[in-house]
Amino acid sequence: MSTLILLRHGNSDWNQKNLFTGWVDVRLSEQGVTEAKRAGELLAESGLAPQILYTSVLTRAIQTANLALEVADRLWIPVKRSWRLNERHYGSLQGLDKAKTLATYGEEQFKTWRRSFDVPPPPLADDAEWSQFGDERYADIPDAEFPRTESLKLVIDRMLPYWESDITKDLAAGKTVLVTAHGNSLRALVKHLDGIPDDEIAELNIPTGIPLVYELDDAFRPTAPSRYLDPEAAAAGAAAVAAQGKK
Ligand SMILES: O=C(O)[C@@H](CO)OP(=O)(O)O
Repeated sequence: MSTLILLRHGNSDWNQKNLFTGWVDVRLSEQGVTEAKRAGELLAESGLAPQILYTSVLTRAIQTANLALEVADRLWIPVKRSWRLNERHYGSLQGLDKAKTLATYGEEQFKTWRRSFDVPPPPLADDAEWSQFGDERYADIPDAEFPRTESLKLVIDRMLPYWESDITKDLAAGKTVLVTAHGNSLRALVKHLDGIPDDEIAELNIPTGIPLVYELDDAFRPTAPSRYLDPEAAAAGAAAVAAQGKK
């Protein structure tokens, strides 16, 4: 048995502006900083003590983890980072306003791009304003494999090998593992852990800044339903994510 804690980064500057973000490296908003600290309080109050931290290579996830662990007095734990935990690459939607995109393309296309299982948005050109192609932190990704857009299915394809090669090794060693990542990379992981079918995953939204706890058996399967450490705030936060674009 081992404990896995999933934490979506706190509200970011671009969450606040209602822009598609993906791999664009924006920082936490003031609200996001408050949420990250609150996540640390929730961890401490519940007696959960992460022993190793995994993050994406995006600043908003790293800031969130650092703020939460500082409050929980666990800033010293070992850290591993990987682009495989990054947010979904949002292709040519990166940098676009969600409400304007909804108004331009209509609700069906908008929902398909945001939440369908396997339809990626149009790809982003390498020389486009919001492209990350050439960023030093992705030097280990061969040019031909560098994501220019991703569906949730493609996120699962690049995230699961890392889950299997690294994260499960620490769980197998009995460690309490904290994974601080993103709305869609965590949707991918929750889909895997909870066995959510492809045609039901559109309805799953993950709120910012609230720890989600799994107890896992030796095969890394949940022994009971996962739980948010603040269930009321989590329900409200998930509903707000689902409604994005409509304001
Ligand atoms: O813009 C994004 O990268 C993500 C997460 O903020 O948005 P969405 O919830 O629309 O997938």
